[in-house]
Amino acid sequence: MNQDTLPYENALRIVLDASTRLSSEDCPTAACLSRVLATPIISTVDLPPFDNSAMDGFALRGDSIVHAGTELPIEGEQAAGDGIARARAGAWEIMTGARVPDGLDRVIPIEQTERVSSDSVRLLADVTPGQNVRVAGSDVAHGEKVLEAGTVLQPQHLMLLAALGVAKVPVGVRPRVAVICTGRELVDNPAQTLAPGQIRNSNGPFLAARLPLAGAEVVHVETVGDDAAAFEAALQRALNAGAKVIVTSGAVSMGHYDFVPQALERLGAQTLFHKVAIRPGKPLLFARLPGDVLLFGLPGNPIAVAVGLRFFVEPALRVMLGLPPETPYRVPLSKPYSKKPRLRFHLKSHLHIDAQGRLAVEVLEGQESYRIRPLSDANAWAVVPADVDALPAGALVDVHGVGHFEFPHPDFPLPGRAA
Ligand SMILES: Nc1nc2c(c(=O)[nH]1)N[C@H]1C(S)=C(S)[C@@H](COP(=O)(O)OP(=O)(O)OC[C@H]3O[C@@H](n4cnc5c(N)ncnc54)[C@H](O)[C@@H]3O)O[C@H]1N2
Ligand code: MOO
Repeated sequence: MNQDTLPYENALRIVLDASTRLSSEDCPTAACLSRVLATPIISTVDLPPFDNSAMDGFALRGDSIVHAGTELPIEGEQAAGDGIARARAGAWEIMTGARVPDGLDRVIPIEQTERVSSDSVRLLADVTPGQNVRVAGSDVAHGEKVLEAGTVLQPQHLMLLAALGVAKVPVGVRPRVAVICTGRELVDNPAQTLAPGQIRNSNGPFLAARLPLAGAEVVHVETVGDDAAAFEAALQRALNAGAKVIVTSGAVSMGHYDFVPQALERLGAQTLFHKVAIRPGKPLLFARLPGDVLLFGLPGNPIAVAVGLRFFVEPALRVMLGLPPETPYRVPLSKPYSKKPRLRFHLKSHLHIDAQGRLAVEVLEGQESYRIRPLSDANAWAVVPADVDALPAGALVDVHGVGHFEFPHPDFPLPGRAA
């Protein structure tokens, strides 16, 4: 290995150490989908808020079992939304979700009753205490912790917060990120005919789409030619837009037009590393600009961009969002796999259920870093460490989701339960 090519683990350490957790802000609950909860949520109410019926039927009371054949006078009717009612000794006709009248403690479904007259009912089954009553606080008790800090808020969490009447929640501020693609061969406008030697910019749309899914706010996107002055001006526009992280694509390798390292030097940036022992993405560069802005110089090949984003930028975003490092799944390979030693490989892969119903991962054909078609077939990244060269079918490998918030994504144990 080249002296100045860092092992992935060392490079990642440098990235994590340079990243700092951002502050939190209040977000209206209805608008907090996919945001990261900054503090735990403790319920200040009971859920359900009152004892209510699980069935359409009759509410009644008794010291123990009330037996089939019992006849009771009907005292009133209680529908969902009705307020406090006080029962005497009889039965109340009740609807699902209605507050159980005070003094009653059980509900018999309508189909287990027989109307004897307009104001009395006969039970056709025994009714036990508490039967078909949804007790106040049985779902969530007042004072109970319902969500952990670090929860990535999903619709089911919004359902819970809405039911609890939580109007706003503290969430981590989203890291502000700018994207700058470099290359005079790039064409952004899909309506423009390509001249010989030109290609369409696919890294820009990929980064602009993936970063918000990773918890970032994209504040600036720009494409520049192979021109150091234009690149420096673009960096300035990114900084003016408030970027705290800048992701660039291209111009970090050995070619005549690979000007990013020199441009950064001129801007007074501190290059923290350049070149990592990985494939793809080896010429990756990481620098800190004045003002503590982090710059990830991703090599231009599209899969090097995808790997740089997934395995360097996303871990930094996790620190900024207050999330712990990810734990990959360990999944058996469906076929043997061999690679060059000394480089850590990040492989476009397909996680699936095999014929025996077990989880398995297949390394896809077409791993070259210019090949984007297999990335669109992939639903996971498999990672094979630097010191490994050949793995038989069935060997366990680390598997990561396509994004850090996506399957197989890390999750927290439920409050009060072990991991
Ligand atoms: N002599 C050497 N040449 C190369 C080396 C090396 O070590 N020695 N490393 C190779 C590796 S690995 C990579 S990755 C690339 C990285 O090069 P750059 O970061 O300088 O990127 P470019 O040369 O600008 O572009 C590489 C490739 O990707 C295409 N590209 C660039 N931007 C986009 C975009 N926005 N959308 C789609 N495609 C893009 C570009 O046209 C090139 O084909 O260097 C190798 N060379
Ligand atoms: O890292 Mo460059 O990764 O292939 O193609």
